[in-house]
Amino acid sequence: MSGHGDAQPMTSAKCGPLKGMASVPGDKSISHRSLIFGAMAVGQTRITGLLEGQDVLDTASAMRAFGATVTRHGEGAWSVNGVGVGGFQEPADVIDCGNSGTGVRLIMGCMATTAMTATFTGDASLRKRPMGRVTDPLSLFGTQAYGRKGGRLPMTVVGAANPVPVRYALPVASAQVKSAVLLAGLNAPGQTVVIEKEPTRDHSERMLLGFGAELTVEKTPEGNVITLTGRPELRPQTVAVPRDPSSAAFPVCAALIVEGSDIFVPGVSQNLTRNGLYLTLVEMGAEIEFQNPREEGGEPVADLRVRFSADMKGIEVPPERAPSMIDEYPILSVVAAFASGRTVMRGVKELRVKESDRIDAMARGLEANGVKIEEDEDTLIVHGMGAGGMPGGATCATHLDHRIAMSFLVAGMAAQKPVSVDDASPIVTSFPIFESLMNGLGAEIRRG
Ligand SMILES: O=C(O)C1=C[C@@H](OP(=O)(O)O)[C@@H](O)[C@H](O)C1
Ligand SMILES: C=C(OP(=O)(O)O)C(=O)O
Repeated sequence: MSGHGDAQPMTSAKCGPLKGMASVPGDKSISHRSLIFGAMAVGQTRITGLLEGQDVLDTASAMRAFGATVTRHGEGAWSVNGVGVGGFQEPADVIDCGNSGTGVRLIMGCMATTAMTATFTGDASLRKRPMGRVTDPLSLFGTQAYGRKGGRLPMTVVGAANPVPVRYALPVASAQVKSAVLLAGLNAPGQTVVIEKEPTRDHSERMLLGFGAELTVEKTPEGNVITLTGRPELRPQTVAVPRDPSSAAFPVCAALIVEGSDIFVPGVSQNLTRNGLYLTLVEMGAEIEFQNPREEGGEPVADLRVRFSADMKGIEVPPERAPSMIDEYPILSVVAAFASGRTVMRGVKELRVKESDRIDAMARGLEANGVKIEEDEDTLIVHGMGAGGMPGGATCATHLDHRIAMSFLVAGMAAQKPVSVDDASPIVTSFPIFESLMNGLGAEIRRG
């Protein structure tokens, strides 16, 4: 679905303590993959806890267009009757992935080695994002892609009729590119190898194993070497999607900066490829207790008790941690504004090719709210003003980016004057209950 309807301005004002339980929705990465792997298995995959955000709903529609039967049975409860590896039918219409980089890149991967043609598009944000990072490795399988200048959507992908397996070293730390190559490798005979220097989220590897693929991950001095044997018969699974740590970041960070807060956030992933924000917050002096560590839906999780933390200090975030917290830098930069001293985020240029240029969007919005910022192509530095120190009072542009919208609404909860966003409508892509959940904890977010 392209666009998010009319712009929805929102304003968040300084609020009293946040209290209570913050149960965030299912993980977006795992939700996309449940639908896609389910569509490539033979038989019925059942899913609970699926994120019903627009990004995932667009992937569900795409899987239907490729011939899978995707059914909603109740809140978060879905089934997918898959057509098997290589069993996709050619879609009769353009595939619209809306706002979702994960959706479009993984789906390009999973049709790339089947003899068919599909055309992809998305909203104004997705149409600006680079697809060459996926179509370059897919061309090694024999796939062809014809997009707009700069490898942009809309793009027509012609799947390889006689795919060959590939060996590919990722030039960027990207789980989307890694996953697209692995998905394409499923329908290529022989072994496809992906080498990643820096570990990125490993949900595809974990889930492919769960669906019965033959896959190994070898840790070497060059990085992780992932070897997948093509043409498996994937077995349908029962998938319980765990809660999304990238969504949990918003109530967690809000509680850290709003005076007197004390909240409980159940089931937050401790997967080492996703937990960089939580390590960073603890290093800054955040009061977070990690309780009841356990496995949920195949992921290590813990319950978090989070309290207002008056004395957080800025730190240098280790650049090698970036892949494990890539979506969390916008909200971290808000926490940094309420810490004392500088928070230095280096090695973050990937943020420039997300739903928006997130370095620029955060820098401009924080500056407008009275925070001093330094930036270069690959770096964002926030000069903290201490607890309660951000003046606020500005309206921030969200550029069709859900995480920018949520980050500034969290800033408004603790700033001296209300913070507004020009358009909060993209929040539905990843965290449709954000407004009600935060207001239920005590936030004062209002429309307009
Ligand atoms: O594979 C995934 O599910 C994702 C990978 C990341 O993107 P990149 O692979 O482009 O870094 C992340 O930003 C995105 O939200 C989800
Ligand atoms: C970058 C993100 O998603 P995607 O790349 O799937 O659009 C995100 O959710 O922050």
